[in-house]
Amino acid sequence: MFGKLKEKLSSFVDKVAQTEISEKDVENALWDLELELLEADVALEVVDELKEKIKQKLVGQKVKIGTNKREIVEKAVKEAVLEVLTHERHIDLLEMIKSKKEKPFVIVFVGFNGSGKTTTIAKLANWLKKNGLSVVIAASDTFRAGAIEQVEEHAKRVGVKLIKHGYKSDPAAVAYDAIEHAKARGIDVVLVDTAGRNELNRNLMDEMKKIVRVTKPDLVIFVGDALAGNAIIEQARQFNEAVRIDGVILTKLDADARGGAALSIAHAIGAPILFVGVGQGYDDLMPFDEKWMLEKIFGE
Ligand SMILES: Nc1nc2c(ncn2[C@@H]2O[C@H](COP(=O)(O)OP(=O)(O)OP(=O)(O)O)[C@@H](O)[C@H]2O)c(=O)[nH]1
Repeated sequence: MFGKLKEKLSSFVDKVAQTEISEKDVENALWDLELELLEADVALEVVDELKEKIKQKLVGQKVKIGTNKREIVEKAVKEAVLEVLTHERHIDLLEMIKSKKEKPFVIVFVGFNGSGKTTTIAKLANWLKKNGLSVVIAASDTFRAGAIEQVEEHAKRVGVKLIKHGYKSDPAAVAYDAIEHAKARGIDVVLVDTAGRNELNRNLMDEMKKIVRVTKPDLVIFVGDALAGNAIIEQARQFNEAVRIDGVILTKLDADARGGAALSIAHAIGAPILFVGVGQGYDDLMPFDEKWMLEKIFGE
């Protein structure tokens, strides 16, 4: 008999005891977040996307009075960041290499000077070896003085063969030779080191296009220095226009306190992060893990 009344009363209590998160509440909170993200080197377009996602998750959500709104907002922010970090295209490198019918699997590395390309190639060679694959490196940076000796030293230390010509020789020819060498000996992977370059250097950009044309790589990987912050988004875009980038390796994440580059780059050029460099040793290369990155961003 009192059932109906009870129901009405309890729904009234629920209504009074809970508030709805309004667009205005969220807007105010997002304003602070926006500044923080921009300061942490997150690209503007990524900030906008994050804000939109957070708004969608929160506006209209009903919360019981007395519950900690901060926790709810924090959860929404983390979910949104994880969504931005999670790229729709996931590359399982080992799987990709193993499933290629004809050896070798060819990877060309591109990036600005000093981004950590050569060190990263050595780290990756080390990682591939540990995973049971054979590797040869092509010393296709025939431009910068000392580059050949540098990559040679790395190759020696990680115990992989290096194919080299002299300075000023055609880098595409070096890469081609490395591929022929791998074919003849059944080597699984060819890693091509290229000269660091920027868009302003037209000759080097054209040369890089030629390396890609000649080697027809399975992957072109952009190596970016996380310390460069927002600037690497622009660098990656320039390379992506010249030769399509399939994946990214972010270096020096051990020294980057902000992490904004990681949040922006995959999104900005539409290619996933494959690995991150977390130190100068050969083992300091980690397959990229979104959850790890999320921890790093919200850790403290
Ligand atoms: N802390 C830290 N240092 C790194 C990492 N990766 C590379 N480095 C350092 O960055 C410096 C530059 O690395 P290189 O590998 O020489 O750079 P590069 O891109 O080949 O340089 P170019 O040949 O000029 O294009 C070296 O001192 C590396 O030890 C990393 O993940 N963390």
